[in-house]
Amino acid sequence: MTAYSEAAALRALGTVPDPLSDRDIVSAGRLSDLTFDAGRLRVILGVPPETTQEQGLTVRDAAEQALSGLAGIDQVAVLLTTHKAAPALKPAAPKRTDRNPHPNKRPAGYQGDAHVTKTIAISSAKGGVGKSTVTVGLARALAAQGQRVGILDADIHGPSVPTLLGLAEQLGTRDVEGRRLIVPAEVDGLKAISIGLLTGNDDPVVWRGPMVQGAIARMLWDTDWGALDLLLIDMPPGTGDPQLGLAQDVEPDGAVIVTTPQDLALLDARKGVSMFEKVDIPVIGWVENMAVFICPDCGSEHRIFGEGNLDLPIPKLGSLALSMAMRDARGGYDDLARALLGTLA
Ligand SMILES: Nc1ncnc2c1ncn2[C@@H]1O[C@H](COP(=O)(O)OP(=O)(O)OP(=O)(O)O)[C@@H](O)[C@H]1O
Repeated sequence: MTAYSEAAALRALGTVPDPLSDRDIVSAGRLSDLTFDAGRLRVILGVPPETTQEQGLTVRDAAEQALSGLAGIDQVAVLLTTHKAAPALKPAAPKRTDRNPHPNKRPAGYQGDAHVTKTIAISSAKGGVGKSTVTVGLARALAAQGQRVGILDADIHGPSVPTLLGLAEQLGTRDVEGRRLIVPAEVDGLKAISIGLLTGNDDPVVWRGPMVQGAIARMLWDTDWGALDLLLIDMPPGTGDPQLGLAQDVEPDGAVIVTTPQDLALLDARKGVSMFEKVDIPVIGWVENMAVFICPDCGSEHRIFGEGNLDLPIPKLGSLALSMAMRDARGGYDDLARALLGTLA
């Protein structure tokens, strides 16, 4: 079998017309990142904000089409981002490994996420801003819009995802192509796995640092996800080296930052953005959670947590109200799901 060649991939991308100029996407400087790992090719195109959704879809499809026949590639994911200007004519700088003191390498052989098209990290710098709730609400809304969705609950600080999805059973395993893989739970049309469902009731205090990082990376690779359009990873809160190392290990296609509109939360959210930027993972949007409380009695609106803004050139995917319905993550997330899909389109 002929091996993957980056030169061939660049040549193929060089045949794709740029929607906003008379050049191709490579010479127009739209190529923001090109990474190849274990048969998976991931391409990030940075397009200007004025690009229409139709132009975005056309260029993404053309890029996927151009790359699909190339040798050595099992899976192609082309992601568009409007947030970062792409460097002209050269792929992005190599990923920084110096701040990942405990790197985990994908094991050889079949990978449980081989048929996952896009992986999105849902992240918050601060705990308690509603990241897990938003992950589950968003996942349900995406599934209702026809997407095949999975959730990897990597948040060791609380059993929010199993509670929100009503999961309690320990997970089983099965052999797939000679490899023992975890079988995810299936609920509400979603596939889900939680570190809490693997560890039982063990004291989470023992799950720290490198151990957590390694366990989460293995959960991604050693779970039989099957074919998914989107896998949402509920990341552990924070912006320290464990989170950064985890992001480098799992290499999501993009990150979504969840925050409340309080000044302090926004300050931390900006740190979250810069953490992902350090390792060249595009932040595809941010979500303002608990934005407004609407009084159920009189309908008056109260911005309990203030009116702060992220003040960064990153699309705001939505503002979610503070309410019982939003807390249950069962409705009210449709616009957010549409906005996310629009950004990925
Ligand atoms: N929009 C909302 N309206 C009402 N309650 C909400 C909303 N979002 C989250 N909550 C509630 O806020 C609390 C924290 O939410 P959640 O556990 O999702 O946060 P988190 O950021 O994942 O926290 P951690 O990272 O510490 O686990 C929960 O009790 C949840 O039910």
